[in-house]
Amino acid sequence: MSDRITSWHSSPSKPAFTPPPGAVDAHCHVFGPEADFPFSPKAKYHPEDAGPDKLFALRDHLGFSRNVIVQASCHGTDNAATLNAIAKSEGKARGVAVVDPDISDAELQALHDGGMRGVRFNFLKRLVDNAPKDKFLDVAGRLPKGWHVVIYFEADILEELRPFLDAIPVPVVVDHMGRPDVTQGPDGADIKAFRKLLESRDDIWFKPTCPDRLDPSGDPWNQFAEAIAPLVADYPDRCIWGTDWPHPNQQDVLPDDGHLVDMIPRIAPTAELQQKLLVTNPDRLYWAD
Ligand SMILES: O=C(O)/C=C(\CC(=O)C(=O)O)C(=O)O
Repeated sequence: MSDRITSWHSSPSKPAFTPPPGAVDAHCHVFGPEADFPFSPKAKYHPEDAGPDKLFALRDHLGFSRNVIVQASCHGTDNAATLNAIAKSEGKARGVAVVDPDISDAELQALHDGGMRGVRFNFLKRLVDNAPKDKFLDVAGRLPKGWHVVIYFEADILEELRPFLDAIPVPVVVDHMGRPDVTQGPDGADIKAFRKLLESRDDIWFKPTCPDRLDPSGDPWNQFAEAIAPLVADYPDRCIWGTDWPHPNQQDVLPDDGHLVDMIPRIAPTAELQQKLLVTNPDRLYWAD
């Protein structure tokens, strides 16, 4: 029997919400295909193939126009699978890379030419063995023009990360808002701490994403909607949204991507907010050139 895991819904519903023209799914991944793009020997999970064809079919099914493909930890620092998906997208995808901190400037430029516009620093211990802050800062100071840093951490290390975050010399995008405990509500300690971070710099962005990871009450994720809508309302120019497909490590409860899309009008209730979240904001980060 295969030890490979399937973490995505086999037949996601059609969402009731229609994304605006040009909408970007700005947080998704590809896995393999393994035969062409082997997983890292250090990978903490071994997924079934979820390649570009599946991703683009989902994009069309959900009514999106474009993708930002974030290199997943199972591919380590070899970005070939993500670059392959971007190359196959006919200009409809850009990416976020994960790099070895010793990467040369020429290699960074090659990633830029392949459609990457950011680099991801992952601080989740269950996903990566080490996260060397000094080396990350060195890379952050050498990024191609217009790039940003995407950072993934859990709420309990936010305070400890503050000096590091403060020192990043380019815009910062926080994955899944640093995983706050949404059951505490919009004024809970985790969201308050995250707001303090947002107030510290006007170039820190966030993804109001992953109700399936953050709300233990499950679909339709009412606690997530209640806790997160005020954040989008207060920082409408600094958020981008994504499905998180193929939902790495979510194999226990496969989220229905159509239902995830239907979270959008609950956290961004006006057409103006939806346009910013799905089109204007990701355009500024990923399609500025
Ligand atoms: O996909 C996400 O954003 C979240 C992940 C997986 C991940 O980040 C990765 O494998 O790189 C998680 O919490 O397991």
